This record gives sequence, C-alpha cells and structure tokens, in this order.
Amino acid sequence: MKFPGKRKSKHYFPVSLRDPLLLQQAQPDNEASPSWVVGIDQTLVDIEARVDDAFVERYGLSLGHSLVIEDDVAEALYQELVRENLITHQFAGGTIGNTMHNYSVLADDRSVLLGVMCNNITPGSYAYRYLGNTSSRTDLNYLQGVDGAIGRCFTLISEQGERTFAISPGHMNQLRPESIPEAVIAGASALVLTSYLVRCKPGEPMPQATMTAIGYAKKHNVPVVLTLGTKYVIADNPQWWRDFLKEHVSILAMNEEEALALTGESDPLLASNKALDWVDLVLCTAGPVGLYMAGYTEEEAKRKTQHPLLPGAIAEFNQYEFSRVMRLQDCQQPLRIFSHIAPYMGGPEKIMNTNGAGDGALAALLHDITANNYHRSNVPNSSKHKFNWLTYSSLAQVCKYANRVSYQVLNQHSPRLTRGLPEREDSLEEAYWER
Ligand SMILES: Nc1ncnc2c1ncn2[C@@H]1O[C@H](COP(=O)(O)OP(=O)(O)OP(=O)(O)O)[C@@H](O)[C@H]1O
Ligand SMILES: O=c1[nH]cnc2c1ncn2[C@@H]1O[C@H](CO)[C@@H](O)[C@H]1O
Repeated sequence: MKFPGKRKSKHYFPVSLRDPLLLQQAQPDNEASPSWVVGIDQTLVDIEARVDDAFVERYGLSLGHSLVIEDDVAEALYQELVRENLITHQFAGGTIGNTMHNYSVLADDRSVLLGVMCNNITPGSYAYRYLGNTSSRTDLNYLQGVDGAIGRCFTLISEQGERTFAISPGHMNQLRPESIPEAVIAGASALVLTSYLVRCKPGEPMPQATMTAIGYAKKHNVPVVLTLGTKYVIADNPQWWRDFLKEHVSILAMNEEEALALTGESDPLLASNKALDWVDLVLCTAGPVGLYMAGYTEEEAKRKTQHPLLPGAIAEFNQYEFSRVMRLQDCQQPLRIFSHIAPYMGGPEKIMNTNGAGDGALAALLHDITANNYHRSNVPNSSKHKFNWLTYSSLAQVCKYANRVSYQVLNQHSPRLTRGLPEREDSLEEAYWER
C-alpha cells in the first residue's frame, strides 16, 4: 500500500524514524494484503455521447440526473446514437466500481467489488470491456455470475458540458444475498455503498443483498460508507434516508445538491453539520466551491489548525481541522470538527466533464482510512493508535488529498484514474507549497 500519511518529510502525526512499517515496506509486496475495502455496485458500462438538449427531452430524461429507462427506450436511444455517430467513449463505470478502481490505483492495493458479471463473456462485449478497464488490484473473484447482460449507463454530455445519465439496467440488480461473502466484509476497512442500490424493480434481490452486507458490517464493526448518487433518489423520501443513515451508515459522501435534498440546508457546511446528527464523518463536495468535511474528534486530543481561521455559517469552523477523526461511538468526549478546501490549483483550465470527480474524492478518503488500519495492524503499539482513530491523517490533510484526486479526475476524460498521483507527490505538502 502506498502510504498517504507518510508523504516524505512533513507529518502532522510524526512517526519514529525506525518505524517497523518502513522496514517492512522495504520487503517485497505480499500479494495477500491485510487491508482492503469492499464495495457493492450495479455493474455498468458508461457509453458516452455528445447530444443536444432536445435529445435528452425526446427520451424523457432529466437534464443533469440519472434515470432508469425501459429496454425498448434504451434500444431506440442506442440506435440513434449509433446512426448519428454520437458515441465518443465507452468505459467501465458505476459509481462504486469507479471508487474501488480509483482506490486500488491510489493505494496500489486490494479492493473487492461485489456485483454481477455475465457468465459468458465474448471479446469486445460490454462485460469484456468492463473487466479490461478495471484495475488488476480490484478483486473481481466474488462477482456473481448472471445469464444475461450487465447494465449500460448512457452518459449524455450536453453542449454546456452537463451530463445526464440514462440507465439500462440489464441484470445489474440480480445480486443475491447469498453472494455476499461475510469474511470479505468482516476483514475490510470499510463497506462502500451507493443510494442507487435501492433503485430497483419490486422483487429484484439487490436491496436485500445490500442489507445482508450491512448486517455483516455491523456484526464485525466495519464502517459503512454511503455515497448519495443523485439528488432525486434522496428527494423522493428524505426522511427515509435520514433514518437509514442513522441506523446503518458511518461515513456519508455527497455533493451540495444531494446535501440540500437530504438536510434542507443549501450551505454545504451547515448541511454537513446537520448530517453529523446521523453519521460519524461527512464528505461534501461542492463543485467549483471545493469540498467540506465534518467529523468528530476526541476533545483531549484535538489539534489547532495552523491555517487562517475561516468565516462561515459556523464561525471559525476550521479551528481544529488538524485533528484526526474518530467514530462517535469511540469518543469519550466528542468534539465536532470541520474543514474546507478550495479546488486544487483553482481547478483545471478546461473541464470537459466533471463526471466522477466526487467518486475520486471518496477513493482518497478510503485510502486514508485503510492506511490507518494497515498501520495499526503493523505497528499496534505506535502512539498513533493510543486512541481508536478512523483516519490516519488529520481532517485538513484528508481534504487536501481528496481535493487533489478530484483534480486528477477532472483533468482526464474517464471517471477512472488511469494512473496514480505523480511520485514526487508522495509528499502532498510539497505539491501544495510549491504553487
Ligand atoms: N467547475 C469546477 N472547478 C473547479 N473544481 C471543480 C469543479 N467542479 C468540480 N471540481 C472539483 O471536484 C470536486 C468534486 O466535484 P463535484 O462536487 O462536482 O462532485 P460530484 O458532483 O460528486 O461528482 P460525481 O457525482 O460526478 O462524482 C470538487 O470538490 C472540486 O475540487
Ligand atoms: O444508477 C446508477 N447506479 C450506479 N452507478 C451509476 C448510476 N447512474 C450513474 N452511475 C455512475 O456514476 C458515475 C459517475 O459518478 C458514472 O460512471 C456512472 O456509471
């Protein structure tokens, strides 16, 4: 695993020079990594095309959102894209598939993806493409076979760069509860889910499979991470989602629109604060405004920021952003902490599309959480584990890392990272200070 807190010289949480972990890292990689994350997704290939707004309207879609379409509509839509030669890219997608892939690229380590895959795969087919576009560090051995197609996500990009999704589900929701491996969840650093998983036809097994996975995660005290997907899924029934978060979820990832649908707050800081009533840690991306994080720390171990104090709906909200995050259940005297960061380098000069920028930020957060477990299992007596922290780095540092990864996604075409961050950025500090 590439170690996020160990970026060259600058640590907020110093470790001793002869750290056994460093010595261990000098040895050849062990294939069977002790640390991993696991996620469930609807297996989807993204089919990207440039269309005008009339196209979106003609097929009954909603600009900027993700809607599920029937087979006949999907066929007509696909035929029109082919006939008019509008398809520009086809690559593996799915919000959690993207996140697992990106995690594996960043950490150079194992993630496990649960979902469905065709039993019969022919060269050039969508399933073939999906497998070929997924990191070799993403373990696909637990996918459940289906006799039928995986899903297609028509990713329609308007003239203004806005993206609209039309989902043709195929067999993507046929994941059954008995296909969820308890041991894989029990040993994971996090179970990662999306609100899209409940968007199914009556009788489809995906929601039940998801609940089975959540049951295992709770049994083994593994944090459940939920990313909200699209504001419409939330706006359908915000109270249901609030109850769901309170009961099942530890870490929440969302953008500012989803945050508004969930909490009624349009200010991402206030929305994140509200969400802390239900979960332990919040990542709220806000497009050109950057991103916010909110979490809990242990009062006794809080650390003051060295950055300027920021004004906002909560005055000087970033005061303790140099603290590490803890799950509420592990805090003796919990203190709420917040952080914000503006887009890295002000954002890329030209953004072709923002697809997957949020998924990238979440992958970075997962990397930091898993690195903490990795460090704990290698150096259990380290002073870094005097408390039962959730992250390895401070909240401010996690924000930087997440933000940097979003930039990397914005700077390329696909939502899946084609490579990790540049080696010289093993110290993120340097990348930031040298601007
Ligand atoms: N127009 C922009 N200019 C600068 N940075 C941007 C812009 N849009 C996005 N970003 C960066 O990407 C991060 C995530 O963006 P955004 O809030 O759009 O994610 P999202 O809506 O969750 O994306 P997706 O659902 O496609 O993964 C932001 O925190 C910011 O750092
Ligand atoms: O219904 C859905 N289920 C799972 N993933 C989805 C759905 N709609 C869109 N995306 C995925 O979101 C990613 C960008 O964040 C895209 O790659 C797309 O495949």
